[in-house]
Amino acid sequence: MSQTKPAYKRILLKLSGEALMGDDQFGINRDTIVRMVDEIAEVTRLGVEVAVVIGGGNIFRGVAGGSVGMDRATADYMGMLATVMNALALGDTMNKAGLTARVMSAIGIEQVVEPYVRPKALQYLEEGKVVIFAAGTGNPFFTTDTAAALRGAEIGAEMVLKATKVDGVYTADPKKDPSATRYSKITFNDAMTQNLGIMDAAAFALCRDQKLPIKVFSIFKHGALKRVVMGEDEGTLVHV
Ligand SMILES: Nc1ncnc2c1ncn2[C@@H]1O[C@H](COP(=O)(O)OP(=O)(O)O)[C@@H](O)[C@H]1O
Ligand SMILES: O=c1ccn([C@@H]2O[C@H](COP(=O)(O)OP(=O)(O)O)[C@@H](O)[C@H]2O)c(=O)[nH]1
Repeated sequence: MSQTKPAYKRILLKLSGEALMGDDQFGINRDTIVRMVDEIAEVTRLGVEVAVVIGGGNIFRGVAGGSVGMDRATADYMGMLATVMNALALGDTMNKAGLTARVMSAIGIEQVVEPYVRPKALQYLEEGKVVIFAAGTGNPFFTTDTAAALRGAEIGAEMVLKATKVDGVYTADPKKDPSATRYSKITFNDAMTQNLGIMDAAAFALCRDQKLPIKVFSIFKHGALKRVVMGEDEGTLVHV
């Protein structure tokens, strides 16, 4: 019998930037963002405190800029600014859907969004507001997955939920190897030694050291977020 109470009090949800594109080639697909917000609203109604780290790959990816000759750190700052745009769009959609969202940025951009201040973020969460962390870690050469691990640890989240384009961690990249099979759970050390490309090593290492489990699941599967929050069998658990 499935339980009726959520399994977690506070979660850190990492939303892929690329998934915001929906079926479009780039940018933010309206129906996709509205649907994601509906699913987040559903779990907040269960009393779960939700913090979000949003990616930026739908708008800009630092490695892409770097690969065409742009200075990598400059390209990464552009990537961080892309996450700010996504965070503003997500926050606006949440506010229109009746949630109260607060966007906090890791890089100073005060006229646009408030800066990340940890005690303030904790206060918002306790008040039932959804906090959206923008600009990743604020540092080049990192990813928003690492930002999710970092903020998740900082706010005392019980789990990092990585909502992405695939429905879990596979033995190999399922987009390249159709014979790859999905793990229902895997340890951090196994994921790292097998170089599974679903998340970068910095994010895995931080979560491992902080004993912060990660759930990888599909952003496209309706109801998957709620199922994860309810502790049901969904996606892949990465654990110590
Ligand atoms: N072992 C693996 N299991 C699952 N996905 C993998 C694996 N290796 C690579 N991937 C790829 O990782 C992608 C998700 O990671 P990433 O591009 O960082 O997503 P996001 O846009 O959510 O940050 C998937 O689309 C998948 O193709
Ligand atoms: O702490 C961070 C987070 C992000 N980025 C840059 O922002 C881009 C977008 O983030 P990411 O690729 O993680 O987004 P997603 O894969 O979720 O769309 C990255 O490629 C980096 O260039 C960065 O430099 N530092």
